[in-house]
Amino acid sequence: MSNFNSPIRLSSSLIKHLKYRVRMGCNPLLPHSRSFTTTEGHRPIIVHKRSLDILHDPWFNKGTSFSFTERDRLDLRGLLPPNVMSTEQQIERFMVDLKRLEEQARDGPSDPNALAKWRILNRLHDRNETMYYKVLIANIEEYAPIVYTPTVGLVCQNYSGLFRRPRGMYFSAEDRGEMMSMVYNWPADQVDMIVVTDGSRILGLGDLGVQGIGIAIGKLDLYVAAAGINPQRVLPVMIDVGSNNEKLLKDPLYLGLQRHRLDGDEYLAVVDEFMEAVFTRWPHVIVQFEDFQSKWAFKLLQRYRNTYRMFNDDVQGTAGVAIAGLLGAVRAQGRPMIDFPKQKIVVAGAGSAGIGVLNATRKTMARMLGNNEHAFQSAGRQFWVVDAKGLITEEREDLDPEACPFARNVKEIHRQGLREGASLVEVVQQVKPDVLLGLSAVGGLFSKEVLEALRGSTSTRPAIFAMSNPTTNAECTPEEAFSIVGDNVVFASGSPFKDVDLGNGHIGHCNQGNNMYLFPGIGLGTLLSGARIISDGMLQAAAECLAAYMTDEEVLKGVIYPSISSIRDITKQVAAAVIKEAIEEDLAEGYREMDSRELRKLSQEEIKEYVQNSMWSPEYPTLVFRKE
Ligand SMILES: NC(=O)C1=CN([C@@H]2O[C@H](COP(=O)(O)OP(=O)(O)OC[C@H]3O[C@@H](n4cnc5c(N)ncnc54)[C@H](O)[C@@H]3O)[C@@H](O)[C@H]2O)C=CC1
Ligand SMILES: CC(=O)C(=O)O
Ligand SMILES: [Mg+2]
Repeated sequence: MSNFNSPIRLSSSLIKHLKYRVRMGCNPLLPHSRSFTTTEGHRPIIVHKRSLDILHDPWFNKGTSFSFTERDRLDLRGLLPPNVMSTEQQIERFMVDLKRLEEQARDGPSDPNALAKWRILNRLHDRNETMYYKVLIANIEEYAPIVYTPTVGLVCQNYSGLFRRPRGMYFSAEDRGEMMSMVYNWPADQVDMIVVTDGSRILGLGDLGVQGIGIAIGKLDLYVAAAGINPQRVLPVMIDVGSNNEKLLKDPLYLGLQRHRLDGDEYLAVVDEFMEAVFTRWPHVIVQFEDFQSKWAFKLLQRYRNTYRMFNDDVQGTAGVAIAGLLGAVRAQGRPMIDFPKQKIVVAGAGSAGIGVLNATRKTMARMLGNNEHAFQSAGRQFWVVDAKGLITEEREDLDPEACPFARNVKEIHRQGLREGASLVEVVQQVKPDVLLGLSAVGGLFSKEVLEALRGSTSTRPAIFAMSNPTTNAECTPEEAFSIVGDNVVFASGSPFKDVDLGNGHIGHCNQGNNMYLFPGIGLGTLLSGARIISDGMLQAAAECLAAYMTDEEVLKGVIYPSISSIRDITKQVAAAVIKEAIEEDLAEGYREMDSRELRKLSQEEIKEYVQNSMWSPEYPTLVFRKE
């Protein structure tokens, strides 16, 4: 029997817990109460399941954070350990586990524990989406390199072994004729964003077949973390038409179709059927094409872009990010923006990403020069394109039609001391470019000789964009760039590297030039404007917004892209710019209560507010059970 007069003995763990609650601003003597308010965004959600079904549902699961009353209401009592945790405690426990792996190795991209961290994060993603995104958003700088490049590349390479719970949908060549019904197997009635790949060119790692689903999952993680797209409304998709990767075809553990890729009309028929199916079920969905080999990337983009709400991230997202960086490089030289069309740019790589960058950059230069045919022709002469066979000229046989507009005139090139197929070193030596940009997927392509040649650049501050992913495919490292070309160089890479200590208190800044700064905002802006299609103007507005995000002071220090820690803010700004352009081009049909007429009434600031208020944040809503 307890005696009311005897002193209460508190265990040390209880004292610790009460102190913790005081620190967190809670009354230590009141039963556990979470700090969620029932605001507009956090109304109770009616659920039609109980018990284990709730715990196994990552959209509703709160794990140890279910309160006692909620446990009773949802038949959870006894199914969880008795200690009710706050979200903060949950995160703390999770982080301790995650950090334990970091004690030995903390060197980012080469982190030997990266895969183990991905596994832990992935398990959290499976059991509690809210907590997963809370962890990711709060620690985006640290964990974007795990859920995205570079580790996502390693994940895709090992996906058959890593696969546990399915995530996303798989449409295969065997599903022809079935897709229109299959699409209804997905549980969500609303899907806002699909990222689809056919696995044919995953980062710079080549054909990874069905294992490429990892890249769609990683990109959608950024859609949720950066753009605040509701995770219940994203759908990663793999279109499995086979693989031409012989190793995978022989691997007994491979999860995909073990046959060579479909090609030609058969291939197109599969992708056509997929597009028709998803747009029939979700007419307002946006489809991002990701990591399709160049051969199909351009064709599919042309085929669908005027009919469906879609874009190709590698062609169009990368182009915008490159333009923002190139404009930043001009500012970093202390020159006015109008000097951009005078920049001499050598591009290594003429695939989907390289050609996307070349086309968009040329158009941007031409606009600055008067936007006429003469301006367009003149802008074209600012580029020297080198692919696996060397410098591309009009003499090249079997030239890919996409690269044709950038083939140099032979006479002109001879005058520059160059020829068809000249090596990258020769081109850099002769052209003395302002910018050297790599989208070749060849690690180390910017060798010592190439970088030494760049020392002869006529620019006061040459720029190097080693944009290939993942880390091992980067054309050079920032250490190589700063040590060989000079402390003054502007450097960007596709995957993250650490800044370089140049001595004497000076830092060589390593920018991350990655389409992650644009695709979330392009998707969110398209969604909230209800734009019918994604126009060049909307993409251009996104690029200009990113370019303008950096201050003169930052740019002069060589910082041409924002830090990933501000990705949610930059995404908001990009989305607002995309919406504004969609309204101006009369493409915006509105979204939910915000119809096209209401949209047109919004000021610039109100558009930003609309974006901000529409972004999902990871907070637990109150759950209430009701029978279906
Ligand atoms: N940082 C970013 O945001 C992005 C980076 N990328 C990266 O760009 C790379 C290329 O992607 P895609 O264009 O789709 O690939 P792709 O395979 O279509 O094109 C690669 C191009 O590089 C050329 N190439 C190969 N060896 C070369 C050499 N020794 N010298 C010069 N050029 C050479 C090929 O001839 C081809 O034109 C990948 O590593 C990818 O991860 C792609 C999209 C966005
Ligand atoms: C970043 C990206 O989209 C790529 O490397 O393919
Ligand atoms: Mg990509």
